[in-house]
Amino acid sequence: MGSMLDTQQLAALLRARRGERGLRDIAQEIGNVSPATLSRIENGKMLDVETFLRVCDWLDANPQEFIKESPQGVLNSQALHYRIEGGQRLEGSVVVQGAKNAALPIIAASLLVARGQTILRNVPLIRDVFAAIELARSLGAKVTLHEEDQVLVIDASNLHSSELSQELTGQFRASVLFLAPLLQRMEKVSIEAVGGCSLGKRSLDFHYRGFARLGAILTENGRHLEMSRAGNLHGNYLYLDTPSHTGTENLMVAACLAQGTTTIENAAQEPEIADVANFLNLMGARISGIGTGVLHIEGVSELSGVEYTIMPDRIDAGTFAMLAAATRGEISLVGAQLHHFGVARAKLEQMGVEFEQDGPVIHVRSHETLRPINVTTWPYPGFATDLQPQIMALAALASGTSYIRETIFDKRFAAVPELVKMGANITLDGEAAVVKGPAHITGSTVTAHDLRAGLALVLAGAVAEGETIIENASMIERGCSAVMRRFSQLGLTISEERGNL
Ligand SMILES: CC(=O)N[C@H]1[C@@H](OP(=O)(O)OP(=O)(O)OC[C@H]2O[C@@H](n3ccc(=O)[nH]c3=O)[C@H](O)[C@@H]2O)O[C@H](CO)[C@@H](O)[C@@H]1O
Ligand SMILES: C=C(OP(=O)(O)O)C(=O)O
Repeated sequence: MGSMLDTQQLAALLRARRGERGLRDIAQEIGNVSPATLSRIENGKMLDVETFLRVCDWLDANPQEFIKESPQGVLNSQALHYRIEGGQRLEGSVVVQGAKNAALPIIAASLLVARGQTILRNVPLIRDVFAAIELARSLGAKVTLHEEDQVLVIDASNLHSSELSQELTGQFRASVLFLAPLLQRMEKVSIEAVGGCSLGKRSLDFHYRGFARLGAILTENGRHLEMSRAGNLHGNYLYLDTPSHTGTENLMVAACLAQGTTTIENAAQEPEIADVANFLNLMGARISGIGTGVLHIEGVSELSGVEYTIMPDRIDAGTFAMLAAATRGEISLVGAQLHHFGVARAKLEQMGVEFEQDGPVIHVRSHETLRPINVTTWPYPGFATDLQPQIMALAALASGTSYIRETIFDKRFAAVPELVKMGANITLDGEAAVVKGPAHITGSTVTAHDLRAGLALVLAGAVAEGETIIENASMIERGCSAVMRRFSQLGLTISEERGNL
């Protein structure tokens, strides 16, 4: 991609903006990028798309500014946009997809199996899963995706590489979850930067500190990190300063084949972590305390291949529930689990949204005027940060002032300027957004800066007067499957286009 970008202009802007500050400080500020990568960019070399977009974001620059030739196809992931004609009441039923944040760790953990195959059902067809499949294949696993059946078959008997390709890890956050299985299977693993949504600082220190306490040897060489083990890993007491989602998963997976018992204190309690733990136990692991903040893992010597169905995606379900509320519609969520909603259900009910459980189907409707809301994102069972941009779009339609505080990520308000462009009245005050409604939302051309911000724009587009164009829509497809089919079957007029507008 480097040759099609004006890398000199990008390098100059980066140099000017950092002034006298060291690359290490700038890398910290940007997050998910190493000082060595920044040095390469400053020398006119370009890297993966995610890093490029992250640096542009930090520079407050539009990525299109750096494109020398026709942008068509240059930033493959940028060239997709959605067109939405707003104003319809959405109704009907939608099948909730398999959970992104359970599928990805489970795909990674399947590489622990040295003999036999793993069959995964209800695998969401999203870009992050496709990247995970490519990453597993690049390491030697045989992976077959039966798309129509949403079934993945993984045979990891013959892994041949312990190097995680930067090109692939740069595409998704959950690539970091390949560290634990590779360390166990190959005795060493190396990684550079990991990708994922750009939400501010996304540290990995709990992961690495935990691996070291299990006996891993870590060597850092610029942007390149290598972990190895001499003999078995050993169980230990691990404490997470804050309940990191992937941090808990990585250490839990590593501990399954360690010698002795590991305790993870202040473990994350998201339902996806329980899903991963149940998968591991089915393979022969011994994990207890599942669903609580203290996990005990008794190491075993081998795990075997199993067949497993990925849990439904509570963020997907929550987003469709909010879509019903926004359009005063009625949507049946097929396969959703109400107890996974956590505080999100209570908050939506406060706004005037009704839920009715009918076995494994949840009916969501809203007839009344929406009431304003106070939301603070918090680790599970608190309000999920991955639903924050969507509820902000909904709050813009409520009658009164809502307060939305983001406490998990330091930069997760990328939806705000885009929603404001569409007529929402939102002001930022530190880590809180003050949303005054009801706003008259009008169609506009907006950008999906990250996955959930993109979904908030779909929601706003559905109620907007006129046409909304969402650029950079492939961000949405990182985590949301069958967008065209699932939204249009509810009555939303939505289409996708690739290439220049
Ligand atoms: C693939 C996946 O499952 N992604 C989810 C996961 O991301 P992810 O696992 O990256 O999120 P974490 O829970 O680890 O991060 C939450 C916060 O903890 C901080 N932190 C984390 C690890 C660490 O070693 N040190 C540290 O300081 C981060 O900078 C961040 O501010 O949980 C997030 C919070 O629920 C969700 O938004 C993401 O959808
Ligand atoms: C932040 C998210 O994903 P990731 O951690 O994969 O970037 C998300 O799913 O909203």
